[in-house]
Amino acid sequence: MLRWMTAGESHGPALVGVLEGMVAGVEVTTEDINAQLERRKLGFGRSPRMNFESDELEVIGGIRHGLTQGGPVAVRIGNTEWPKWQQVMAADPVDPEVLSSLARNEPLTRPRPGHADLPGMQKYDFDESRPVLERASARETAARVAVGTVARHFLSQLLGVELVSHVVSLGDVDATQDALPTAADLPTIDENPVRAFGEQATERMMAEVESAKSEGDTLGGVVEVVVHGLPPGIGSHVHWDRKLDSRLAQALMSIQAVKGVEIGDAFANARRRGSAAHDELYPAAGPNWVHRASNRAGGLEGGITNGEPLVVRAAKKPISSLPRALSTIDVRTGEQAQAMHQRSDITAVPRAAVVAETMVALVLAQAVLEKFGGDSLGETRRNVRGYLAALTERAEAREGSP
Ligand SMILES: Cc1cc2nc3c(=O)[nH]c(=O)nc-3n(C[C@H](O)[C@H](O)[C@H](O)COP(=O)(O)O)c2cc1C
Ligand SMILES: C=C(O[C@@H]1CC(C(=O)O)=C[C@@H](OP(=O)(O)O)[C@H]1O)C(=O)O
Repeated sequence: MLRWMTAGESHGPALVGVLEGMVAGVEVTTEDINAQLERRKLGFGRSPRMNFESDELEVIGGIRHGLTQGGPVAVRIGNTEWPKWQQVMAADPVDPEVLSSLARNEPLTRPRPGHADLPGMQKYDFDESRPVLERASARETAARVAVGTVARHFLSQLLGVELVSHVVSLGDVDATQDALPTAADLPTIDENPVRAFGEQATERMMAEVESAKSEGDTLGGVVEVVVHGLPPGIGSHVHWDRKLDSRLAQALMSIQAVKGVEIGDAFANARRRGSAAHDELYPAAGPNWVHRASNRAGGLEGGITNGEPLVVRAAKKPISSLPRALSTIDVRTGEQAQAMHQRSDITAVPRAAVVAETMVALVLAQAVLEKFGGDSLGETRRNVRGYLAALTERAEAREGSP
């Protein structure tokens, strides 16, 4: 089974990511991984930290000559800010000059409502939140994106899968969307800093970020991931933890601040009648046998891909570190206080879209490997071909098939 893990703290020397169970022969280079890391850092409303920190990527194992080797892929992402943070992270007394330059000159005893600070301190018996926020921080998603790049390349090289994401709403601004995006019509982060469709929506979203910023506030939003090119039959209906929709929901909910997941038109469907909620089937040629006039199910029925594009959305709550600090208590005194705030993103929604793509890619790669197996890309490819040929044969053998 394809597995992945990360380790490391937000202000520590480095993050580490490991991907175990990937087949040999997937083409992926350090440049490919760096390109995805760069995408994760861009986007309107990002933290000042994104401007001066760079991700120093080192592939430690599992890839040679630009190809996976079948063993665990391990990456290290060095934190270029580490020399500055070394003293803060050490137990030793901190040079006051360093501390003031980092604006962290007191113990973190005023937990932020909505962050992991207080429950983490209670659970792990800490008297300040430094050790909690270090690991709760979404900096960790850099390691996921790095190893997830291998999963994306695997899916693309095996099946021609195309995986894209965009922002469908930011704060209360919605982006219009006429059709499911493909990579060709999706705005890149350079072209469009919020990665939403439509110039108007983009401008309104950016204005909303500026407005939140000027009021010391933060914003959440909804991102959508669309996957084209998946064959029918990935995932399974037979057990709760094999259903692809349940696995995608867990993976997306594991992203910091994501609090809701939607597959296809889930929430709109809940308000529709059955006759307007499902995707009726019509005969068609090809390995899918069928044509669906709509894709309200988002490409999944019974926890199994049905050959339509996979459509999943993730709702991200607003950042909980607000310049306009919220009420909290100081855990030293038990008295009411203002929650700590040093610096933070105003919104991380455009960046979360890249992380959402990554989590979808990892779960899909895992489920694809369960279905097709193999130890090399060539072997997995042969297994895919056999399966698709069998689907077509079955369709062609049917009486009156188109
Ligand atoms: C890409 C990204 C960037 C984030 N940046 C911040 C930030 O700058 N400040 C903050 O308080 N939370 C930020 N968060 C959210 C926190 O990490 C998250 O709220 C916290 O770990 C608590 O977890 P929970 O919200 O899932 O309960 C970010 C999340 C993501 C996905
Ligand atoms: C560093 C990243 O995101 C960080 C995620 C984060 C949080 O609380 O999740 C808080 C901020 O860090 P800091 O408190 O040091 O300013 C973000 O910058 C990153 O994504 O690479």
